Amino acid sequence: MNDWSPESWKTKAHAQEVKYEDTAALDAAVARLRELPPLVTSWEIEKLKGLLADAQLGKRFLLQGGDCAETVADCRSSVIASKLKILLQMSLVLVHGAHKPVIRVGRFAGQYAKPRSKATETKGDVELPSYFGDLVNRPEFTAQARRADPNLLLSGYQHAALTLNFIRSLSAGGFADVHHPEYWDLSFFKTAGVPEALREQYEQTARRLADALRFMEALGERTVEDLTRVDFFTSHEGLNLPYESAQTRTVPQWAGWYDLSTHFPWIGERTRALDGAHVEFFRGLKNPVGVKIGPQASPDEVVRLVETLNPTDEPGKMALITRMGSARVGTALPPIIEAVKRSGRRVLWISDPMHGNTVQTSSGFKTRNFDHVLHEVEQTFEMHDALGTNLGGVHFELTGEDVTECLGGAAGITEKDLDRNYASVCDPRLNYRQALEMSFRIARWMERRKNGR
Ligand SMILES: O=C[C@H](O)[C@H](O)COP(=O)(O)O
Ligand SMILES: C=C(OP(=O)(O)O)C(=O)O
Repeated sequence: MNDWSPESWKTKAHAQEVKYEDTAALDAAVARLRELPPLVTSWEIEKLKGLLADAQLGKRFLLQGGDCAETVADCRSSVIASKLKILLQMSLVLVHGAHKPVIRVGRFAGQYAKPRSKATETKGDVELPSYFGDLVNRPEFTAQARRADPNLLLSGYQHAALTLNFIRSLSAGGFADVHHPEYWDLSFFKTAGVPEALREQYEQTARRLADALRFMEALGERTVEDLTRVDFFTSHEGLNLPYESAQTRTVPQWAGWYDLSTHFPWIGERTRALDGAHVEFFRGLKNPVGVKIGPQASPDEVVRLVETLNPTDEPGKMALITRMGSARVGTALPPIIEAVKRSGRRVLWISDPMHGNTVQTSSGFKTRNFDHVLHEVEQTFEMHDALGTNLGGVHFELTGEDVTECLGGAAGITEKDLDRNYASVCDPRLNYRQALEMSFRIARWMERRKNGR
C-alpha cells in the first residue's frame, strides 16, 4: 500500500470536516496526541479481529452498544458502571438465545465526535454551528461553546483514557452479582400494560437464564472466575481524522498501521464516500472496521467499499452495519446482501436498528419507537435467513440510566414522558429497561427461529 499514509486522507474530499479557526492550536494538539500513549493495544485489536472472524462464520454473536454521543460530563463511575452492567446483562440474555458466545463492544471510551445533518442550528434569530460532539465543541447554545476548540481533542483523549481505565478494572472481576438475574431490575415485565403471554415469556427466560448460570457456577471455581472476568472492546465512529490519524501507529510485533484510539472504529453513513477522506484513512488500517450502510447505498457501492477497505479479504476485518429503518429494510437490504454474497467477500453483518428509525415529535423531541427498532432487527434476521447469509450482530444506542428518550417497551414510555428525563445531547437511546427488554425479545426470537417456529 505504497500510496497510503496516516495523512493521505488530507488530499481527499472531506465530508463533515471541522473548520478550526486556530490552526496553530490544532497542530499543537495533534502533535501532543501523537506523543501520548495508545489507548488500546495491537494485541487486543488482533484478538477482537479473531473473534469477529468467528462471528462471520456464525460461531459467535456481537453486541455493540452505548451512547449516541458520549460526553465528558458523563465520565463518572456510576454512569460507566451502569453502561457496562446493561451490556453485560444483555449479552447474557443473548448467549442464552443464540446458544453461542457473545462479543461485547461498547460505543464508549471515544464516542465523542458526531456527524450532523446540518452545519448550523438556529434558535429564534440566532444561528450557531451545530454541536459536533465533545471532541469538537460543546452542546450549550452559545457562540463560545459552539466554537470548534482543538484542545477538546486532548480532553476527549484524556476522558477516553479515564473511562477505559475504569472499564479495565471493572472487567477484572467487578461483575460477580450481574450473573444473578434475581438481582436485575426486571420489574418492567410486571407492569400493568404488558400482555400476559409476553410476561410469561420474560419470566420463563429469566428463570432459565438463572438456572443456566447457577449450573455454570456449580461446575467449579475456575468457571466462576471465567464468568466474573468480562472482556469489553471499544468502538467509536472514526469521524475526526486529525484525532484518529494522530493515534495511528506502527507497532514492533505486527506489520502495518493500527488506529490505537479504539479497537473497532467505524465509518458513518454520512462519510462513507468511496473517494472521500474517511475511506482513504480507513483503507490503511489493520483494525477491524465497520461501515454504516443506509437505504440510499447502492449494492455496487457497498461491494466496492468492501473491496477497498479489505482488499485481501482478511477474516474478521470487515463489518457492514446496516441501518435501513423498519419501513425500508424489506426493499433496501436484500439487493445489498445479494450483491455482497455474489462478490464472495467475507463480511460481518450487523443490524443497527436505531439510526433508520428516528422521528421527530410535534413537540420537537427526536425519538424512536421500541416496536420499530425490534421490527427492523427481526426483519433483518429473516432476510439473512432467506438469502442464506448470517446476521452476526446487533448495534444499539442505549444507556444504563432511566432516561425517557425512546417510546414504548413494557415500561410504556409515551410522548408525554419524553421531557421527564431526556438527557441525550444528540440521538435518543434505549433506557435500561428498554435495552434489557430488547435483548429478551431478540433472544426469544432467536430461540424460536432455531427451533423452526
Ligand atoms: O447519531 C447519528 C447522527 O449524528 C445524528 O443522527 C445526527 O442528528 P441530526 O440529524 O440531528 O444532525
Ligand atoms: C452517526 C451514527 O450513525 P449513522 O452514521 O448510521 O447515521 C452513529 O452511529 O452515531
